[in-house]
Amino acid sequence: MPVALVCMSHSPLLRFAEPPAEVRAAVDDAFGRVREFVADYDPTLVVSFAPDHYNGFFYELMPPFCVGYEAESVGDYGTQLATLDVATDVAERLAAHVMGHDIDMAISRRMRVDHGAVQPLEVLFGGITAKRVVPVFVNGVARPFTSMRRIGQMGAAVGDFVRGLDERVLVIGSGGLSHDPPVPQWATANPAQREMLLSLTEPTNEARRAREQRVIDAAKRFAAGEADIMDLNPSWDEAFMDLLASGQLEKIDGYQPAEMAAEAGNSAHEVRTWVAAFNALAASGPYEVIDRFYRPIPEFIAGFGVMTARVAGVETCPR
Ligand SMILES: O=C(O)/C=C/c1cccc(O)c1O
Ligand SMILES: [Fe+2]
Repeated sequence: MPVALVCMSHSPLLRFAEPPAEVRAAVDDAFGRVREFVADYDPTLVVSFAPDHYNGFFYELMPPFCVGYEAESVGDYGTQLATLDVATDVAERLAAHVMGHDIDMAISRRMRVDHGAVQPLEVLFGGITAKRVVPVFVNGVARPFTSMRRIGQMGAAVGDFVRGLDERVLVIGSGGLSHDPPVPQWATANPAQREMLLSLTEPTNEARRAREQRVIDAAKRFAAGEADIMDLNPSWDEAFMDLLASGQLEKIDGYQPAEMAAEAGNSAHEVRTWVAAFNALAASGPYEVIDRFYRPIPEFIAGFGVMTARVAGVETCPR
């Protein structure tokens, strides 16, 4: 059955920062086009590959990827606080299928998701409970990282499962591209930050706001050229999107985690979600990219990209 894809950067700063009007208009246009693509396709099921930023997954137990059988959002950065409409039966079968194909997928019967998973659902559907969803966490912030090849294999196994479903499936990849927001790193974290990275201690509203304000302030400094975080890397981003568009996904297998961080920032690992999503689509056959948008947007601390794609030759997906 049909499969279509949306990959998009997320940034919690979308609602807290103001890039130049022309840039904001270009992002709004891209969002308009992607919404149209999704509305035309009218998916019955969303498989969402998304990272987490130490709101749901912690160093206490950090899997490289994990399927949620149930999920609730944490409401960070003003995103919607709700229980997702997880297709639990499909999630269970997906996990069993993928594990039957030698991918050691973790599962969660109580997954917490943050802006990384929530923002695309808000942008595409206006809310996070509008569609049945299978959330798949992909670690994009916490070292060590599994190989890109493994991420591709995981995505392909998920794609092998979804192509057998009697559903119109939309796969989403959320995150990236080059960016280095001030998410603490274990190696350089102070004791209080290590506590935050280690395990869930439900933050007070005040603590959550302080954490968010730190990122909002960093974005302002970054846009003014004053922040101590890595520059965006548009040529890295464009080269990555070129590979996705060309269908040569195997060329991404060789990306090395340390090089990715050095060239494109610590959070560039969020592109793992895109790699999983494209491999999931590719499991249904050769694909064509329908739309592609990219801008480096320091106000959002993000190389900001959007791609839509579908299986080649499928002009309009049957409803
Ligand atoms: O505060 C966080 O945990 C992350 C913020 C952020 C900022 C910019 C781009 C992203 O992908 C982010 O997750
Ligand atoms: Fe992120």
